[in-house]
Amino acid sequence: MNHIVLFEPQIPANTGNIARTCAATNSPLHLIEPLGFSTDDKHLKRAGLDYWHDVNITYHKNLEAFLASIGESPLHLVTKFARNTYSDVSFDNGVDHYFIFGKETTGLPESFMRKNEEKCIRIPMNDEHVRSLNLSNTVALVVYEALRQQGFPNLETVHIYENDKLS
Ligand SMILES: C[S@@+](CC[C@H](N)C(=O)[O-])C[C@H]1O[C@@H](n2cnc3c(N)ncnc32)[C@H](O)[C@@H]1O
Repeated sequence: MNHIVLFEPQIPANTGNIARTCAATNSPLHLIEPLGFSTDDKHLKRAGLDYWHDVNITYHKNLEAFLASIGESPLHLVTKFARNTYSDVSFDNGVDHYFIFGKETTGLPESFMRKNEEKCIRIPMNDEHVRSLNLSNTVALVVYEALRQQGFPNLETVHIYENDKLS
């Protein structure tokens, strides 16, 4: 199982996109507080967070509480400040992998990344013009790489387009 963990997300539309990816890939979503938006029904609807109720969401009071909850499960820090490329790391099947992503303005805390340098993975990009990729895009890239390596478990429904109809 691939768990998506957002550290203090700020922009509801990003978290909405990510919730949709989580719903489509059967990935539990973890939100580390404080959040930059309200998750009551009225606000979710206004922000277009349509898939919220189809996702298994866990809230954590802070980073320490989240870390205490996962024990020795594999943790991957997704950040551009990393030596390892995400697609070079093995995300083996049958294990709970936790992928933690940083907040939109400031990313992951520096001290946390320094302490876990060997667990940091990056997505290659040209940073001459762009400081970083969009948060929701990075979640999609990483979770689909993990799923590719794992053989897309429980996601292999094939739809064929025939006579103007999907079957
Ligand atoms: C908008 S970025 C944060 C920008 C922040 N100034 C920084 O450089 O970390 C939000 C999150 O997206 C992810 N991200 C963005 N670009 C990335 C890249 N090239 N490789 C890995 N993660 C990336 C990271 O999890 C990051 O914390």
